[in-house]
Amino acid sequence: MTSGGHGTDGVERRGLMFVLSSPSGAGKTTLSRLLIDRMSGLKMSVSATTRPMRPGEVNGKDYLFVDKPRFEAMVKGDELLEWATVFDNSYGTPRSPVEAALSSGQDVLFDIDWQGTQQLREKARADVVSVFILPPSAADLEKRLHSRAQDSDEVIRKRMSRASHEMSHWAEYDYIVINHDVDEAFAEVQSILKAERLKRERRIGLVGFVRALQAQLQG
Ligand SMILES: Nc1ncnc2c1ncn2[C@@H]1O[C@H](COP(=O)(O)OP(=O)(O)OP(=O)(O)O)[C@@H](O)[C@H]1O
Ligand SMILES: Nc1nc2c(ncn2[C@@H]2O[C@H](COP(=O)(O)O)[C@@H](O)[C@H]2O)c(=O)[nH]1
Repeated sequence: MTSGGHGTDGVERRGLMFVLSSPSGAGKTTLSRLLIDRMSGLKMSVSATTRPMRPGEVNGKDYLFVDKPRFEAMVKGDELLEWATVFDNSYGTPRSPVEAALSSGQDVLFDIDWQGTQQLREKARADVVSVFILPPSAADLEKRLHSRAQDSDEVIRKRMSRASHEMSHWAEYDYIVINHDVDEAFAEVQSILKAERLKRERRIGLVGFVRALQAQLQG
């Protein structure tokens, strides 16, 4: 699915799909925003959803807010790379912006649940790097959902009651980060991305680079 772009050192590299998942409220959105602000060559995948817009959310930036018939049409038209029902609403990743970003040499960041991550892995295992974010405790998770002040008590109760099930998928992920402190968790997630970008098998330009180095040494 991915084609090559250039790494910061000029060596051509396959783009990667960097996935963050967690129980609701553990900090994916917070960490995603920091990654997008501070890491170059990384584009956020904006999901489509049938969930109602929260105060402060912007259509087209936080999500593409669509109605159920439009979402169904996207599924039928194969416009989504993956999709799932989460907390009674539909969520999915529009395919074309992801493919365009990868072919222009960018990596793509996803804030999606375990069902979507499984679907991406089935499609492009070698290009998916997945990170599961855990909260330090159940009490912290609940506090964070309340402090976000964007969901009703009923919605928060539902999300808390799903948290254990969400978390049961932690072992399917490549990396686990415990989000005690935002700065520390960000530093860990950033290190994972930096290291994954350097992986030999992704750096398709290395053969040519090393050959050129050898030619210089021999000539
Ligand atoms: N390490 C942290 N310490 C304290 N508060 C945090 C920390 N990380 C995130 N938060 C806060 O917790 C709340 C939930 O975070 P966030 O919205 O990033 O979670 P999320 O995993 O994206 O949730 P959802 O799956 O529902 O979208 C926010 O108010 C955020 O500012
Ligand atoms: N499989 C997918 N899951 C997604 C997508 N976009 C978001 N999500 C996940 O849904 C829940 C709830 O999100 P919220 O914004 O309503 O709090 C959360 O776990 C997200 O990661 C998607 O495109 N596909």
